[in-house]
Parts: sequence; C-alpha cells; structure tokens
Amino acid sequence: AVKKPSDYPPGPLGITNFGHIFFRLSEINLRLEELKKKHGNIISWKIGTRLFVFLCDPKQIKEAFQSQDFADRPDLMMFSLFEGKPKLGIVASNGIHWNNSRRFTLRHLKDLGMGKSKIVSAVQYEASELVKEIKKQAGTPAPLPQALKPAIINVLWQMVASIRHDLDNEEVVLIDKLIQKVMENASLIMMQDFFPWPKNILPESIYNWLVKKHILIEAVSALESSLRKVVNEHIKSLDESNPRDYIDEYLIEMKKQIDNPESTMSIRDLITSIADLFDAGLQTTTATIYWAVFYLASFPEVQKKLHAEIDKEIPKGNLVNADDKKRLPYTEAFLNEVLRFSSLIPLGVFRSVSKDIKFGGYTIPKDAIVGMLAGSIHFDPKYFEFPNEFRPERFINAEGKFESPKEFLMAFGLGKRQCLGEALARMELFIFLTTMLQELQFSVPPNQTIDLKPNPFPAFNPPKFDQNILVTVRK
Ligand code: HEM
Repeated sequence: AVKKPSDYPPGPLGITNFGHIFFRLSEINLRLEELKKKHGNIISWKIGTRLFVFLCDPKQIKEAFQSQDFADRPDLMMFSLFEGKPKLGIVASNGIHWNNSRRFTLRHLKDLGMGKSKIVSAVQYEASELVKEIKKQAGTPAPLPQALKPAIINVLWQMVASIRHDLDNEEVVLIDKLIQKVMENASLIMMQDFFPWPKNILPESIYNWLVKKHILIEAVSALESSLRKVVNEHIKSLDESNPRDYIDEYLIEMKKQIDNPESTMSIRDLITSIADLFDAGLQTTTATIYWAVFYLASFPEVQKKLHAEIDKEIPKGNLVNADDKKRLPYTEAFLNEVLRFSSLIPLGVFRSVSKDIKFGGYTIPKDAIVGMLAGSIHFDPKYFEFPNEFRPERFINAEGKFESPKEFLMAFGLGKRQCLGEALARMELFIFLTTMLQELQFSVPPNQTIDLKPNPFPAFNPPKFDQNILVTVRK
C-alpha cells in the first residue's frame, strides 16, 4: 500500500471504494475531467489500495514520460497474463528485462518502411483478401465481416511465426478467443489489483471462486501452451542460416547470448513477448479500423476527398505500398484524425515510479500509478481547433502537405515506453484503408444510424462493433 506524503498532488479525499469504482469504471474519464477543473494539472486519486497520479498538461506529460523515472510499469495483473517474477516480455516488464526485450523486438520491426519487407507483403495480401470478403456483403446493410480480425491476426502470425490461415478458418481466431476471455474478466482482475484485502480475510478457495481465478488460469494456460507448441515446432525446424521470422531470430540470438550473464533471453520470455504483441497489437488495430470505417460512413464529404486522392495517385489494381503515404497527404491526415477522434486509449497505458519523485512541485510517491489524460488533450480547443468536428484538414498545412502536431497527438503514448508497434500499426492502417477505399464505398444504411459514442469500457474506447454499414462496390 502507498503512504500519502504531505506534499502529494491534490485530489479527492479518502479512498475510492470498491463499489464506486467497480460500477463506474467506464465513467472514469468524466470524473477525471471534473477533478482536473477542481485540482489542476496533476491530480492524485486513491483507488482501493493504490495511489493514482494523473497528468493533464502535454508539456508535463512529455517531461515525465520521457524520463527514466517514469519508465516503469506498475505491478498489475492486468498487464501480464503470465504469473511469476520478475515480469518477462515487453509490456509488463521493467529494468534490464524490459530493456532487452524491447530492444530485440524493435530491431525486428525496423525495416517496415522498406519496399521488400515480408510484413508489408503480408499486409498487402491480407488487405486484398479482406476486400474480397467485404464485397460479399455489398448492397445489404450488415456489420463489417468477421474476417477483419483474422486479417490482422494473420499479419502478426506472419511476422512472429510465418503462419497464415484462411480468413474463415476457426483456428486463426483461437488466440483472440483466449485473449477475449481474459478481457471479459477484466474487472475481476482489476479487483485483485486494487482491492486485494479480501484475500487476507477470506479462505483462499472462496476468494479464488469470487474472482473466478479458474477462468483466468484456464485461459492463460491454454494461451501459453498454444504458443509453446508453435515455438517448439520452430526449435525443431530452425535453420540458423535462414531465419524465417521473429521466433527464429529470437532462438538464434538466445543461443549467441548463452554465455552473456546480462542476457535475459529464455523460452518463457519469448512466449511472453509473443503474447504481448498479440495482446497489444490486435484489439487496438482492429478497433481503429472499425472506427475509421464508421467515420467514413458518417462523414461522406471526407470519404469523397479520400476517394479522389486515392483514385488519382494509386487507382484500383495498384498495390498500395508503405511509402505511398508521402503522395497521399489527405489520407495521412485522415488516419491521424481517426486516432485523435477515437482516442482509443484515453488515459494512456499506466506507468509507475520506482522511488519518490519530485515533480511539478509535488512528491509522487514510490509505486504510485501514473496515467495521462490523452483523450482530454485530444478534445481541448487549446490544442485542436473545433475539437468536436471530424476534420482531417487540421493536419494539412498551407502548402497542402501533411503536418502532425506531434506533441499533442498522444494516441501511441510517448517517451521511453511509447508504443513499440506504432510504425507497424500506422503501416497497417494505411494499407488496409487505402486498399479498401480503392474499391469500396461505405455509408450509413438508409433509415439507420451509426452511433459514434464508444462502448463503455474502463480506460479503453472501442466502437460499437456490431452496427450495420452499407457497402457499395465502386465502379
Ligand atoms: C492503432 C493501434 C495501436 C495503438 C493506438 C497503440 C497504442 C499504444 C499505447 C498508448 C501504448 C503505451 C505507450 C506508453 O506507455 O507511453 C502502447 C504500448 C505498446 N504497444 Fe501499441 N498501439 C497500437 C498498435 C500496436 C501494435 C500493432 C503492436 C505490435 C504488434 C503494439 C505493441 C505495443 C507494445 C509491445 C507496447 C508496450 C511497449 C513498452 O512497454 O515498452 N501496439 N501502444
């Protein structure tokens, strides 16, 4: 438990109890807006046994998140599916474990912009297969096809393990089903993170029953064993002179490092890193593509400009390449506006401080959980004019070129732990959406509406996925 120092940042008094947080977690953004008005740019808020500090000012967020002092992740179950200490993989690990896993993975992702990247080819292929699937529902109002998620999963599997499934193959969504199962129980996992005290007063079996521990254990061990199977197959078929993918490269590097006492590489770390890539890369990319399609349908004048730009630069029948972006400033502006307007991760991904830190005139105590109000900044007229309007033009400068206000658009976080998949995600969004727009038009079905409010979910803004959309094949 965190002690409150006398100069801790201002915030609501007392401890926010379980009932409040359990039922109102999805309204946490609204509550934070109120707190910001009342207390200023650095707020502290005790939720259960943990002290949260939320940063609201872009300059301060930048200063904090870029410094090593704020580079840790808190020790929360919600970040790491696999138990054990120290935490392995990328998302939940800290210190040398994090440093090594992040560096290795970034190196693997580095040549995404290049013409011959295997991952780019995989994205192009999945995009064209997906367009075929979407065409099947032309003329009939229906939700976007199930195939969208398998297409994104295939890209990740190609990169990690050179695996591809047909978009209607059940096996491809297995990994998604397992992650979903864990997510469905997110509030119970959070209860264990923030309200561990019942553990001390209840018999262990009753506590475990209450938090449905068996569901979590089952899902996590199924996930682990399916990833282990893939890794074992790679160990058997590895040809060191011809690495196929992320797993092969990891195995080769691990062997090279075998006598290095600083090495943190292990099969368990590899499996955790793969789970992290799926966990961090799947829901996020899928949800953003859904948002983009709902905006296209809702703002037809924007879609018209996109069609015009794409028809001129990369007409139907031409493969879209990662570096075509330069020739499509409006498309690039649209994608950035999608990221702003959806603000998928409105509070960032929590960080923590490993010692007491003096910051902004306050002390942020060791082990405090630090979030940032990215979503609120995205809708602040100080940083984005007419923030409630969907306006890709805001990112186009006087010369007609794309220009991003990098310091205010925080969709991928920033600093030391900035999204490691940002380049991959941006490339996927660009190729998927441009390929779709070459051939398709999206609209709101007659006499129906599309709700652009997110599905209520704590600290995550997914769209209402099941809404109908009308697809027309372009002539
Ligand atoms: C539109 C899609 C995506 C969004 C909006 C997004 C957003 C984010 C955000 C906000 C963070 C936290 C950064 C911070 O702490 O400052 C993050 C971290 C991360 N993301 Fe993404 N992400 C996306 C796609 C992806 C993809 C495709 C991958 C990889 C396959 C990925 C892998 C990761 C990893 C591994 C981390 C943890 C980095 C670390 O702790 O060092 N993300 N992402």
